Amino acid sequence: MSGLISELAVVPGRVTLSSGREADYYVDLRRVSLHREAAPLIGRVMLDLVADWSFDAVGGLTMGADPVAAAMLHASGGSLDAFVVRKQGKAHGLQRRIEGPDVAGRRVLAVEDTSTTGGSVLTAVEALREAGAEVVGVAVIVDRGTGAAEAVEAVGLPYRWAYSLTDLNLPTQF
Ligand SMILES: O=P(O)(O)OC[C@H]1O[C@H](OP(=O)(O)OP(=O)(O)O)[C@H](O)[C@@H]1O
Ligand SMILES: O=C(O)c1cc(=O)[nH]c(=O)[nH]1
Repeated sequence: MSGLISELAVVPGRVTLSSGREADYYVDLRRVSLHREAAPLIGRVMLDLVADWSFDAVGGLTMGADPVAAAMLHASGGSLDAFVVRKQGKAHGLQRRIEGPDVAGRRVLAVEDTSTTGGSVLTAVEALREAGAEVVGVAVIVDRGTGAAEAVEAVGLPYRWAYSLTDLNLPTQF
């Protein structure tokens, strides 16, 4: 799996990140999470990562989290639902911020493809809590080691990642 991430997702070059920070490379995990061979592996790796946590639905802030959640749903053999947290609520239709089976009163896992500051996944956590879900923790495929762990732990949640930058032989930054 780490080989596939290095091969498919690491894009060298100066880039502005979601938080406005700058970095010398991007880890475009959508190229992995939407890949025919890699996506099923992601489902299994992420389920293994949180095998000791109890939850029955998984998802996060659209769109990086969406294929991760779908991969886990498919790998779970029928034990997990998935959901999508919109970046903004929708003004028409049913006006739902969180799409999918209702999460109110359920134990849920918040996921992300890559975390830098943790801001995106924490937006999802906040929306989930507002919707009445109990978030049991946060899990990401790649953690950039730049504050997400501390930010997630500061809201009282455990945080796990499948791969660090060191696991991918990438230089750590800022
Ligand atoms: O930890 P953070 O500082 O929040 O950064 C990580 C976020 O940035 C990327 O998404 P992006 O904001 O580019 O949006 P997208 O998922 O809609 O492509 C990535 O998929 C994470 O969601
Ligand atoms: O912080 C980000 O925006 C970010 C970093 C990264 O390596 N990959 C990604 O998809 N987003």
